[in-house]
Amino acid sequence: MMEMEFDKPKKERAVLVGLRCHSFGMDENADEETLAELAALVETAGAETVAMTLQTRPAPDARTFIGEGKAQEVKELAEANEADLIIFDNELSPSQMRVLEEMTDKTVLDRSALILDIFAQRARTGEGKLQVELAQYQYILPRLAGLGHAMSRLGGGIGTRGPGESKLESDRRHIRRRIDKLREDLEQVRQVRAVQRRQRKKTELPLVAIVGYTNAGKSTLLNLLTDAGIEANDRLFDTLDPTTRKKRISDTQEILLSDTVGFIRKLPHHLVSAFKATLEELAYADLLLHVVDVSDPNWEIHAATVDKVIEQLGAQEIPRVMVYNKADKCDELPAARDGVLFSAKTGEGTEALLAAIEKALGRGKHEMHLCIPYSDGAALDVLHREGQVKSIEYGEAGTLVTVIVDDKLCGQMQKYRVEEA
Ligand SMILES: Nc1nc2c(ncn2[C@@H]2O[C@H](COP(=O)(O)OP(=O)(O)OP(=O)(O)O)[C@@H](O)[C@H]2O)c(=O)[nH]1
Ligand SMILES: [Mg+2]
Repeated sequence: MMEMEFDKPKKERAVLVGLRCHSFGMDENADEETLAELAALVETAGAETVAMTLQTRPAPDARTFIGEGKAQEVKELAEANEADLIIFDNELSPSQMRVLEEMTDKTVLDRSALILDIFAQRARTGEGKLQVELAQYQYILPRLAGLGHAMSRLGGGIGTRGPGESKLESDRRHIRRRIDKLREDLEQVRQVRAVQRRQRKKTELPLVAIVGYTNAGKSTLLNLLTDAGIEANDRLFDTLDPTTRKKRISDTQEILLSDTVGFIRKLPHHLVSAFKATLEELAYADLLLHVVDVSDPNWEIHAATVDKVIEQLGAQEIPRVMVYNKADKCDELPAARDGVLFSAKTGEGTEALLAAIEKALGRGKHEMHLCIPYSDGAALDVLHREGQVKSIEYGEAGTLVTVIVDDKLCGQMQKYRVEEA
């Protein structure tokens, strides 16, 4: 750590700007809370927030987004705070971004660009890197096109239009080719996953996917249950590369438990599509554990965001267990709801969680004592095949078996049930 201090680059300083409009939908609007979340993203990206400002307008200004006067104010705010960056909580059009850069003489980013940057820093595996690169190009491409329009509107002044245009054209062609290649590579990744899924089906271990808003405690939960040794940090989007571990949840049931990338409000849609191969896993899960951080005052909004992404991924039919995490941090717990109160930090609620998983998987196991008449040898075969025979004795009336069975077999064997010897 010590030698690192040496050439540690100075933290970039950012001014955050949000626009609140009545005409905006929930995913477009900015308010104090989304700005606070943006500040957390800035910190995650390794920069520092030095000032924030929220503008309210009936509608965004087409040219400057926040209005000429406000843009001037932001410029002064950035100068007074020696900021390097101005980051908007809302998505800007390519031309607005350019106008604002010219007016303020600072680098202007929007939330999507910031999230992409964080993903780029975090991606570890080859696949994660491919996904991020694809998302970045998809973000850049329309912005290049915007620039192209602006240039062609210059009216073909000598030295501006010709070379500029052809340079842009070749950039664009280059990017399109790269996008195609990345898509192809990711398609291969998807196919490998499909094979893995089929193999998993053969082993018949149910797949339980942990989903939730970023920083909800998903990785901590997986670590607690499986000693997976995944880094859990108080940073947003800490996990980009999902980890899957085997876990025994009862005497007779094992599951595969999988961590996933966290969700966030206003997740750039390029990211959702680029991370499809990863997120797709959700759609094949047998059960979703939806982890929420109940100590966060906005947890209900966050949970709704997660529900929406689950729907986008076509996973809404999959059974879900709600895990109300960080219960240790709350003085007041949410009113009784369907789900498990939990703390991945203290382990409180673990037993209830495992029981809830087992129940939701609908593969509840039962220990039964049976007396199988010698005339029904077939029943004994079924028990050996589908149940877990613990002990066997040959009695007068038939074979005495102690066996662990699932719901279905339990129903079938009721007629042979006896009291424990
Ligand atoms: N007090 C308390 N802190 C918790 C609990 N669970 C997780 N945390 C903390 O919350 C922070 C985020 O936890 P993670 O497990 O990294 O969250 P995550 O959902 O995996 O986050 P991303 O991977 O970034 O989406 C860490 O600092 C954890 O130590 C809990 O039950 N109680
Ligand atoms: Mg994580």
